[in-house]
Amino acid sequence: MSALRQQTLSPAPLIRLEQIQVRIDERDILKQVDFSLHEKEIVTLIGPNGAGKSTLIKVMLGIVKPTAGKVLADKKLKFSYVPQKFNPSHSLPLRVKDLLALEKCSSTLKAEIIRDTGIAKLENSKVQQLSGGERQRVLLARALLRQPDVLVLDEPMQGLDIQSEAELYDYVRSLPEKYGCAVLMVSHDLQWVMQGTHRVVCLNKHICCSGLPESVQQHPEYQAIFGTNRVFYQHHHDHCAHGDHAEPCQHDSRPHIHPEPEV
Ligand SMILES: Nc1ncnc2c1ncn2[C@@H]1O[C@H](COP(=O)(O)OP(=O)(O)OP(=O)(O)O)[C@@H](O)[C@H]1O
Repeated sequence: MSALRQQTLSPAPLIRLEQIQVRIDERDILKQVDFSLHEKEIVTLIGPNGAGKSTLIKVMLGIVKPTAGKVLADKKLKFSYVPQKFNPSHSLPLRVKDLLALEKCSSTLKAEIIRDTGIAKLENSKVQQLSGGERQRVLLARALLRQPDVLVLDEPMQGLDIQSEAELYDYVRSLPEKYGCAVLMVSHDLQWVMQGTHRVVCLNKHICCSGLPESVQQHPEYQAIFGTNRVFYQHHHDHCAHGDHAEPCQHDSRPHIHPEPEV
């Protein structure tokens, strides 16, 4: 059993959602949803398009007010949120370093996060001109500079190439131990779920099933949505790529993301 599975949960959850209902225009978006997240836990929220995953996250963050139900959390709980869409206005020129400067933290921590997310060479770039993958790295770095108790990532792998995606998965997996945060991720990538997650929650307006990844994939509601033949991801990452070839990574054994190769 992997170290991820052996994690023992702290007794009281950091946040608890009870019997959440969201109804918009006479339509149930979420109904009777109970959800909790514990310290240093990595939970992945899966479900088909329109299942209410982003809405559930927004309820947790206080962005959407539920029609019924309760959100129970310490008022001092600090969240960082990397949304699915981030389209800053072109009329507001903003460099990456300006965006990062909005979060106050020690210069040592800042340097570490900038190095580990591989964005050092982007600091003078305009946020509006970043590629999809670069933008995701910058947004993750910014989220971590806030030093959150709960890091919420809504489909964070969009725009990343395969190598960067694997590196980002390794990095996200290391975050609870490294920075003490819990991670809630929305993902359509069933491959990530097996290796990266302590717990999976399958949502389709209501919670269809939740638990360890291998038990969730046996659940009839899960199989009705995703089928029975989906093979989960088995990633064994012991190399890193600089440019177009993979080499053993000897310069730093800690999980980190490499910058895009210089053109
Ligand atoms: N403000 C809103 N007004 C009306 N309908 C909304 C609103 N927000 C969300 N919805 C609807 O609620 C449903 C759930 O949306 P949500 O974005 O939470 O789903 P999701 O599971 O994150 O989907 P996806 O995987 O496609 O990102 C969708 O049908 C969406 O159109």
